[in-house]
Amino acid sequence: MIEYRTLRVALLGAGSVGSQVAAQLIARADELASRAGAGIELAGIAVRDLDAPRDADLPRELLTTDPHELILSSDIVVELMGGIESARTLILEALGTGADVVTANKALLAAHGPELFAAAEQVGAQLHYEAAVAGAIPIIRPLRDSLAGDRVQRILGIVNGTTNYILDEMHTKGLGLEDALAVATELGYAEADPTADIEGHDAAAKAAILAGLAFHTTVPLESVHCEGITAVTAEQIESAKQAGYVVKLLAICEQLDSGVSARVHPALVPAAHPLASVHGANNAVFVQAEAAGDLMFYGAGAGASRPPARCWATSSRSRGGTSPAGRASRSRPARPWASRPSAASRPATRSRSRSRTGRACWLRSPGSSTSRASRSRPCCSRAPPAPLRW
Ligand SMILES: NC(=O)C1=CN([C@@H]2O[C@H](COP(=O)(O)OP(=O)(O)OC[C@H]3O[C@@H](n4cnc5c(N)ncnc54)[C@H](OP(=O)(O)O)[C@@H]3O)[C@@H](O)[C@H]2O)C=CC1
Ligand SMILES: N[C@@H](CC=O)C(=O)O
Repeated sequence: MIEYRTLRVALLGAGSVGSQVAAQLIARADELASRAGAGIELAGIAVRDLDAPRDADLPRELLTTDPHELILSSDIVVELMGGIESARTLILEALGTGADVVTANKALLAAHGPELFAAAEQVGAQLHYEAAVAGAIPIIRPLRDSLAGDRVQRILGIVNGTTNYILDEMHTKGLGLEDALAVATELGYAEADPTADIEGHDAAAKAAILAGLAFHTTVPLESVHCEGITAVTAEQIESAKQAGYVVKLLAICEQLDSGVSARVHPALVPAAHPLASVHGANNAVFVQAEAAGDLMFYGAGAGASRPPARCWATSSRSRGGTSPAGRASRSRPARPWASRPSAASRPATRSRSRSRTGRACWLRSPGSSTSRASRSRPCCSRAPPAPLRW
C-alpha cells in the first residue's frame, strides 16, 4: 500500500461554497490523495458562528472561530470567506507561514492582487484562484498557460451567475428583478451583499482579473467601467426580444492599439450568438485570439454545487506531486500582475433609454464602447475603437 505524506488543509469559511468544499474534501480524501501524490487532511474550518446552520453536514469538531491557530498548523489554506480586510489579513498571515493559498475571492484579488502575489513570491508559496472567475469553468489556466503563446484580442464574458439568472428570468418568464434576485440569493448564487452582483462590481472584479491575464498586464479595478443591471426594465428586455436580441450583463476586455479596455455593462446580444443561449446562473467566456480563433468556455457560474470543484482541485494540486510520501515540488508562483501601464478610456454609446427610476440607462451592443461615466475615467484607449464584429 502506498503511503502518502499528509498535507493539512485549513478552510476559512463554510458558507455556500466552503461547506461544499469541506464535504468534498472529506468524502474524496483517498481519491485526492492518489491524484495529488499527498494525503489531504481537512485540519479545520474557520467560521464566525459555530452554531450557524450549514448547507452540508460537517463534523462539529472541525469548526473553529480561531483562524490564526488553524493557519499555523496547515500546509494549504483555502480562503472562502469573501470580503476584503479579514480575508486579506488572513491570506497574508498564511503566506507568511509559507503555506500555499487557494482563494475564490475575486473582489480581494482585484483590489489587492499585486500585494498578495508579491507576498506569495517572497516566500516561494503559491496563490491559486481558479474558482475566482466564472464559477466552475476552468478559465484561469487556459488564459494564463494554454494561450500564453497566442495573442488574445478580446474577451466577452458572462461572468456573473446571479445577474445572468435574473436577466434570464426576466426574459423568459417576465419576472421582476427583485423577485428573481430573491430566488438567486436563496439558491446561493448571490454574494453576501448582492449589491456587488446587481451593480456589476463582482463582474468588474472578474473582468480586471481576466484582462490582466489575457493581456499580460495589471488592470486596476478602478479602471474597469462598471454598470450593473438595476436600471434594466422589463420594457427594455421586451423590446430587445422583439428586435432579436437578448440583454446580457457582459464583461468586455479588449486589447486596443493604444491600451487595454475592460468594461462591464448590460449589452444587446444577437439571439443567434452563442452567448445569447447562456441561461440561468451559467457563465460563458468567449475568447477571441489571433491563432486559436474563437473559443467559448461554458459552465455553471454560481451556486453551491459546482464552483467548489475548482477549489479542491487547486488545493489538491497546490503542493501535490506524483511522488508518494514526499513533499511535492513547488514551482514558483505565477505572476499575472506584472506591471505594464493600462491606457485611458474611450467614448461612444449606441442607444439610450430611460430606466424605471428615470435615470439614464445605457443598453449597448457589446461592439460599442463605454458610457458617459467611463469617458471621464482613465481606463482604455483614447483612440476611437474600430467597430467590433460578432
Ligand atoms: N457563491 C458562489 O456561487 C461563489 C462564490 N465565490 C466566492 O467564494 C467566497 C465565499 O462565497 P460564499 O460561500 O457564497 O460566502 P458565504 O457568505 O455563504 O460564506 C462565508 C463564510 O465565511 C465565514 N466567515 C466570514 N467572515 C469570517 C471571518 N472573519 N472569520 C471566519 N469566518 C468568516 C462565514 O462564517 P459563518 O457561516 O459562521 O457566518 C461563512 O461560513 C466569496 O469570495 C465569493 O465571492 C466564488 C465562486 C462562486
Ligand atoms: N455571486 C457570484 C458568485 C460567483 O462568483 C455570481 O453570481 O457569479
